[in-house]
Amino acid sequence: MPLRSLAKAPFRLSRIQPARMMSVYGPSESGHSSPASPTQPTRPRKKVTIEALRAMKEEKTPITMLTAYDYPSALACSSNPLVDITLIGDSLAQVCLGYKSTTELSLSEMIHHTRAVARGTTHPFLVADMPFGSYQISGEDTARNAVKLIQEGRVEALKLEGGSEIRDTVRKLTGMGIPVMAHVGLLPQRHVSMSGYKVQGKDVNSARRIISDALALEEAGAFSVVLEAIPKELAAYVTKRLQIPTIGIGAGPHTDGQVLVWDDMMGTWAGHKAKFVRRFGDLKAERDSAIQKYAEAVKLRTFPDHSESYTIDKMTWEEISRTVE
Ligand SMILES: Nc1nc(=O)c2c([nH]1)NC[C@@H]1CN(c3ccc(C(=O)N[C@@H](CCC(=O)O)C(=O)O)cc3)CN21
Ligand SMILES: CC(C)C(=O)C(=O)O
Ligand SMILES: [Mg+2]
Repeated sequence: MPLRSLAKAPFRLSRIQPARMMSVYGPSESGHSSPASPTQPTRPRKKVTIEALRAMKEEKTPITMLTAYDYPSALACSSNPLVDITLIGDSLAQVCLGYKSTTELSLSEMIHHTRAVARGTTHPFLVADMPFGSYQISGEDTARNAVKLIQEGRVEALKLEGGSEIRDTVRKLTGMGIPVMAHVGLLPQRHVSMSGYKVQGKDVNSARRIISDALALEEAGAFSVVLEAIPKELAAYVTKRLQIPTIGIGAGPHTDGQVLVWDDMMGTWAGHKAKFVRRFGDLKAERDSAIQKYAEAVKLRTFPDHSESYTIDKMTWEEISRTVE
């Protein structure tokens, strides 16, 4: 499809950002198909690759990343061609498993969930967090755990929290052919040593540290970097300095992409709502009202009704009743 006719197509999104959205559906590296409408895909999208993500940065097409923790949420991410990356975040610990911190999540728990997400994933690039403790002990242990996540967990890439202190770890994994997504700024796995979940990079030293960390991780071979909870000016600068795509969460609008936690985005998470969270849905209200209606219907015996029940013909039932008497 020539670009000119795409420009004329009545895309709703194209009115918001013509130059950017046009390239999304163009015959580009990013591999998007050409649906009749961005919200009503007609063709499944091509598998997203690292090369496609790099091209999206180049073309200034925002990268959409969303977390998933199980088969249905993975299917939902995959059913939308505008979702580029599915992340099995270790936020799994809090939003799915009820732990207080991501540090409580084990590697085997993570693998149990990544397998389910992998079964539901089609076009999105599939990334998993390496759980706390699975990449700190030694190079050998890290390599073994990484291979396990790839082979058993069936993910394509791994995300690791940390700055230049983990550059050798990142180099080791990328040297093995395992793609690594870095994660700098607020590091939830270190919330205790950082005295809480606090915005990072607000003073000169902290901002400089984040810039040098991001550069070191790019140098070590990371294919992308998550910037969490940092001032938007700093995120814009890091995005400009790096050749690899930046994905922001609480890092303002100038990163190459955005990520949110599934439950925060859906409005199902009743816990703390960080400043950077936008609830795009109110599924908690919807879900709670469905539970209320179901429970009421059971108590009032209005559920199940005739159409929801199985019947047997009268003659047969009389015969059965006679034989059991
Ligand atoms: N539901 C959920 N959403 C997340 O984004 C998320 C998780 N869970 N669990 C793992 C980590 C933890 N994260 C968090 C948790 C809390 C804040 C938070 O309370 N931030 C404060 C900033 C306070 C300040 O420094 O001024 C905020 O109010 O935004 C941020 C990120 C991000 N990840
Ligand atoms: C919020 C994203 C970046 C994450 O690391 C997670 O969900 O665990
Ligand atoms: Mg995480």
